[in-house]
Amino acid sequence: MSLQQRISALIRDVPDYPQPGVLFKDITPLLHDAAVFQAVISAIAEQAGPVDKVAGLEARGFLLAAPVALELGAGLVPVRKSGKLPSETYAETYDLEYGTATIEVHRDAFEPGDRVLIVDDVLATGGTAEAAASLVRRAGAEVHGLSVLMELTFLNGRDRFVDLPVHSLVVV
Ligand SMILES: O=P(O)(O)OC[C@H]1O[C@H](OP(=O)(O)OP(=O)(O)O)[C@H](O)[C@@H]1O
Ligand SMILES: Nc1ncnc2[nH]cnc12
Repeated sequence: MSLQQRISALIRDVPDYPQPGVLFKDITPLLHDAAVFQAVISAIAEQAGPVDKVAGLEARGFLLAAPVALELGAGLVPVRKSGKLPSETYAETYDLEYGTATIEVHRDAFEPGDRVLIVDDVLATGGTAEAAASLVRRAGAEVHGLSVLMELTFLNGRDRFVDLPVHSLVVV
């Protein structure tokens, strides 16, 4: 079985969560499987170019971004939901498949010109990743790529990133 098939078999569809009409892609079964979890981290790290920092998007993105950062020998920058970071931040508000949200990054999270890989679990509308890319740039760093475990192609999130390499391990 290919890695893509093993990943797809471990993503659970939950209808009408968190609201009616949304088919939620639950990655927890994949996280329970040590071999597939490790293979996912290695595959994301292999696709990345040389980067200085990995930006992980709260909350599910943290689960992938931290091990990817360690595998790449890069630093980890948590991009958090509003009100969770203690020091001075930049903030961006965006629309989600199921509502709106605000994310923040510490103003001093990056060195000038740091090359940054953004990592998340799901690319849906792309609103979250686009907001994160804006935060990285406002904080003085360069976005070198976006890597996700899974891309929901029917929501066309990839279209927001014309000049940026976007990698996904599985597409739905
Ligand atoms: O491409 P988009 O339409 O922006 O959607 C993708 C985002 O939605 C989910 O996060 P969510 O805000 O549900 O947060 P969570 O990780 O804390 O569950 C997912 O983890 C991505 O970050
Ligand atoms: N359908 C979905 N399943 C899981 N995470 C998501 N983030 C945005 N849309 C999602």
